[in-house]
Amino acid sequence: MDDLAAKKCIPCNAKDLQPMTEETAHSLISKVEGWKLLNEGAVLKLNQSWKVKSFTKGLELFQLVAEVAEAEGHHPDLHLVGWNNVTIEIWTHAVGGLTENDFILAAKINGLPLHGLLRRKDILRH
Ligand SMILES: C[C@H](O)[C@H](O)[C@H]1CNC2=NC(N)=NC(=O)C2=N1
Repeated sequence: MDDLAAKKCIPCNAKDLQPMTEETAHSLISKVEGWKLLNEGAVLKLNQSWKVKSFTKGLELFQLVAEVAEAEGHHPDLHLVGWNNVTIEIWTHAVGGLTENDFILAAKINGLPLHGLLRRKDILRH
């Protein structure tokens, strides 16, 4: 699990794929900077929010994320709310929780050139 960004997601419909425990998720969260662990109705998810410069920049961010998601065959939940608030949630729908795929996708999103799309104040955080 060391260089998450260099790994490939495995198909989520693999028979033996199981959601990780909350304990494991807590031990891995520091490997994906900026991502938080959420527990929504007993379903663990990775979550990160950004403020973008404009609605259109939000859609550009989604496009960059979509290219990674399609390449990996692993897809996040994308939210663009109140014109410039982007939130991405990542979890493995097929298992109802987190798998290594989610951490791989989060690490790859962290490698995207998002700076030009984000509000100045937000860039300080990223
Ligand atoms: C066969 C293929 O792996 C599945 O349909 C994928 C597609 N992308 C997916 N993405 C996410 N986040 N969870 C899934 O369970 C999922 N299933």
